[in-house]
Amino acid sequence: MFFHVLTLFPDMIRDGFTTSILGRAAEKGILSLEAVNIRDYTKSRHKKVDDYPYGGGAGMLMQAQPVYDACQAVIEGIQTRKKTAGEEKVRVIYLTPTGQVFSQQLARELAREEDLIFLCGHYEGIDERVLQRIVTDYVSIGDYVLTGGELPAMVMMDAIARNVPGVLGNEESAQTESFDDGLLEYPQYTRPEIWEGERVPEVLLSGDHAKVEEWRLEKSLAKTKEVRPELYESWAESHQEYFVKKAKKEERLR
Ligand SMILES: CC(C)(C)c1cccc(C(=O)NCC2(NC(=O)c3cccc4nocc34)CCCCC2)c1
Repeated sequence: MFFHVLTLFPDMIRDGFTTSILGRAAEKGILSLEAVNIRDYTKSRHKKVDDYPYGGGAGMLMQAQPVYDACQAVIEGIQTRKKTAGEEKVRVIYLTPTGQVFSQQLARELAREEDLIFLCGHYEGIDERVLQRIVTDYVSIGDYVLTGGELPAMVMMDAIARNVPGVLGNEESAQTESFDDGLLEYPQYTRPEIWEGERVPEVLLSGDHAKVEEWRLEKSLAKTKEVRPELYESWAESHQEYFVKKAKKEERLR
């Protein structure tokens, strides 16, 4: 998987990449990252990449030309590497509050691509004309005001990379199946057995794996039902047998 990030702050992207699982995967040669400084592609003498918005309004906008040329340079690089002069349709993801909300499902879908280009906005955004010309996917990581698209790009790259085969060792990938079966995590405990007078739940010390599994699923279901009822409902729909079995078991215990 080749990540290409178009940004005014390439160091922010590079630092964020090397100090995470992405850094280790890069060493393994499974992932690679190039952070391209949009400012390197400006044609203005004063390295200008932004200008006042037509129609007035506070703040500045990123101009189309540097963004377009930086993106073209990346696409040419991809075509050279892949030795395809053909018009590769490379996915260009624009991080924006106006985008579809990012999800585990989208992370899994994007993990199947060989190349992904991320375009990070700054100031008040980017000239609409270049967005129309190059962007294939508009994606948001959630509803809050941010300074730029760089952190959202790093969030997305982390989540996508975890779905790229080989990036996670098998011990790490265990962490993801809980969300993959769509439920929130159960409460977890580690040594010491008693901390500030608080004990670990007995069942977890019993060594009875079936009971531990049952306890964990119950806790996950309770937490999910309380905090994310919509996730709970979709899980319940695809796990009818769980509720049938539970009802039978309670019947027997009555
Ligand atoms: C209603 C709402 C969401 C609060 C809102 C409404 C209006 C503007 C913003 C905002 O933050 N503008 C600044 C801006 N944000 C983002 O890029 C951004 C924000 C949030 C999630 C993201 N995911 O990807 C990119 C994201 C960075 C500078 C370039 C212009 C975009 C926010």
